[in-house]
Amino acid sequence: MPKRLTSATPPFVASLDDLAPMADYSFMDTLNRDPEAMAGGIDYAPRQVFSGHYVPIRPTPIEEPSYVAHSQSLFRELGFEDSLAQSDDFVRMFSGDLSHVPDPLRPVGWATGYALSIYGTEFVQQCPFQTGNGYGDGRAISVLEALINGKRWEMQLKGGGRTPYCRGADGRAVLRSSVREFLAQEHMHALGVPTSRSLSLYVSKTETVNRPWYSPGSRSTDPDVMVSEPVAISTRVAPSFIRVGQLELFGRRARKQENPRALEELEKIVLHLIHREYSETIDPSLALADQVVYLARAFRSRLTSLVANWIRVGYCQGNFNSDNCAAGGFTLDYGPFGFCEVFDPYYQPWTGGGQHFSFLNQPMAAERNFYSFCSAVRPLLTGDPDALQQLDQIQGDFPKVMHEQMEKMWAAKLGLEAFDGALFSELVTLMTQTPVDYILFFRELSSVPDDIEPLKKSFYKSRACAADPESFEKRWSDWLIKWKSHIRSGSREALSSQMKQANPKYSLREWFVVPAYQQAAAGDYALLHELQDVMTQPYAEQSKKVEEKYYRLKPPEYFELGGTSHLSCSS
Ligand SMILES: Nc1ncnc2c1ncn2[C@@H]1O[C@H](COP(=O)(O)OP(=O)(O)OP(=O)(O)O)[C@@H](O)[C@H]1O
Ligand SMILES: [Mg+2]
Repeated sequence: MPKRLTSATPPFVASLDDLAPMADYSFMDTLNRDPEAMAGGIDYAPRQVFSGHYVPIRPTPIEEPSYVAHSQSLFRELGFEDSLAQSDDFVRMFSGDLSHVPDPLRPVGWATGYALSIYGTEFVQQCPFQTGNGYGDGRAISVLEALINGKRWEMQLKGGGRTPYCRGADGRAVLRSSVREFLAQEHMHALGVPTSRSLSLYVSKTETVNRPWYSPGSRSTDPDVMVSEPVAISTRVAPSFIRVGQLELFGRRARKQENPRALEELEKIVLHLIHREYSETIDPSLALADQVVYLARAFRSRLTSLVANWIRVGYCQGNFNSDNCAAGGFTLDYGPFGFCEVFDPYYQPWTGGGQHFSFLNQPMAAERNFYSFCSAVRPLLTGDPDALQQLDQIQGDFPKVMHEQMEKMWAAKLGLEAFDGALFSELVTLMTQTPVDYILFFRELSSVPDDIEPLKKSFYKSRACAADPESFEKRWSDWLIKWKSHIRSGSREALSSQMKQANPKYSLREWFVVPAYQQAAAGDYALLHELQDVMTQPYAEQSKKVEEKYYRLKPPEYFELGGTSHLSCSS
């Protein structure tokens, strides 16, 4: 590492040392394996990992890495100079080559196993062994933990090559999906929604992999061609990457008493989670059962608030499985995602996702993930009926808390004194029938217009509307009058400015991102950097030029377009 990195910040804390208290890893699959290769992190073969919290793994560097982007705002927070992102040692490390990192960094990273529940149903068959023991970070490898300005950050490469959990896949991520994830994470952060962050993005100048994708102009649901794409490594950063699915892996093992240390491993991962994500709210000197109860309450609060925020900004996590649900209560895995344009309660960008993970069903999906979380930690409360009862209560109250968060969020979006069910359901009907652009509509409403003229900027053309425009206009005008009788008192300016803080002007629409990653694949990053700039100030008015380019309805040619309107393969 260059001196600047260490001199600008407090010293790095090496990863594996710091993780050691969590548990020592142990394998029960040592038969026919080379222990040195395993300990050195160079045993990449897909295999069952029966116990332990992580496996050491050395990333596989991408060939001839080249700088694409870094997050200036995260660099500032970390105390890194911008120039570091293009310096040799940094590029080398964050494109997967750990061979030259100085002390106290380690040349070996780690990958973790996790379990999967889909909408609350436990799965084990998704791994090649049909046991769930071969499932986990197939292409995500953490490379360090750092304590910087009093905050702890874990840095994780995505696309850094195979791990024992790769299930026979290549461990790579392509530039396309990496650009999407890189931009979306920082956009989300700027929207004020908790998320993993983007540190850096490097692409290989020579290495490519094949992925199924859509041919130009394809309207097909599934990809119809195989394309060769450049590989990339993006690095994401968060206090931890513990997923509900990860807790489940140990919860299931403890429940089934799969090995003598199963309960102890569950306890350690839960304490590790508390330490990484909830240390400000949970006192570590409390009894374990009390800590678990506090954790459940705190996670419920974060998860319900997170999902309400997703809906506020139009975000849909199209595959909200327990393994894509961060136990720290932030957004994770920007593959199957999309930002809602034409308002549709069932909006779902990912063709594999189904209605259960669609836009306005996300509170239900969160509830299922929360139940999976509760069943994972429950073995720790065995023998403590009081704590178990509290956990049941916390679980049982999830829908109520979620509902309150949603009403609070809708009231803020609409600038209301208090949520009004009738006004809201009339609006949902109107928004669906017109139809409207979700982002444009709420932003235009935020100017507190005298009549519906400004709102029309958000209306898409529809047959129903064209057939009887007067009736639509009247219904909208009547609704607007009713809305005005419910809005917060005070000046129009004050209300407008409050509403604009709840309703972003700029949203990362897929048809902005597509040309950015296409140009990036040809070595031109100008559009990507422009998008990065615009989308990290989503509430600001920005210039006329930016407004004309990015504050717009989705053009008709992008509807139903494969890879733009919907996508099936996120990798
Ligand atoms: N190319 C690949 N090589 C190896 N494993 C992969 C690859 N693509 C996906 N996986 C693994 O398949 C599982 C499901 O993939 P999914 O698209 O949810 O994850 P992801 O986008 O890679 O990961 P994350 O949830 O870490 O952001 C994950 O465990 C992931 O690590
Ligand atoms: Mg995932």
